[in-house]
Amino acid sequence: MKISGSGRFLIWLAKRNSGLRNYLGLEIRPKLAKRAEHWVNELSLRNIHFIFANATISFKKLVNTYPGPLVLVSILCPDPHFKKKHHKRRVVQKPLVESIVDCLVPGGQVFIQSDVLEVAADMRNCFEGNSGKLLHIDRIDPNMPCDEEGWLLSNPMGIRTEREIHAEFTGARIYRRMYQKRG
Ligand SMILES: C[S@@+](CC[C@H](N)C(=O)[O-])C[C@H]1O[C@@H](n2cnc3c(N)ncnc32)[C@H](O)[C@@H]1O
Repeated sequence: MKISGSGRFLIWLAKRNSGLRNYLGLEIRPKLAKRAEHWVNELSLRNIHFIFANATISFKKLVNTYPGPLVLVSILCPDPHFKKKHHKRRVVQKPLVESIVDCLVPGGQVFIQSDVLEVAADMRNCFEGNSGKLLHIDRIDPNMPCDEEGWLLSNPMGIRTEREIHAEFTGARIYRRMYQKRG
């Protein structure tokens, strides 16, 4: 499940894991959700859907009615809402984090990233403040190390989002972290 934007990342993931996993993209802008669903139909993908939803409000309800276990949640380059008075509009808030941690199966993973360090750190603090139920995976494998702050130095999924591509073209760094729910 992913807070989706254009849908690029999730469509590639669904193509790669066709027949293995199902994917659900949540997008608050109806036109983006509709466009992504259009691409899904054009590509005849059967294991992915995009829906128009406010993840902050509807995440738990949607997961509870979704067939199958929740094994991965990704929140990638969410809107930064830079002004302090607008931080409450950021998608990663304590209630959403609690819902994600509750709904994930043991061993299930959370992948977060942002090209804005302050936003990435804010997400990190929300996920790491969650009563120790999540384990920070600071090394996916020997070829995928972290920096001294625990940010992954490369993309563990090997598929980039639209925002990520744009940010990297401008020379920006991406701050990434993976978590796993303890068994
Ligand atoms: C900056 S874009 C990044 C999109 C994509 N993840 C990427 O990296 O290219 C953030 C997206 O999250 C959507 N969004 C913001 N708040 C949301 C919410 N509460 N629920 C669902 N989608 C949301 C926005 O409409 C936008 O499409």
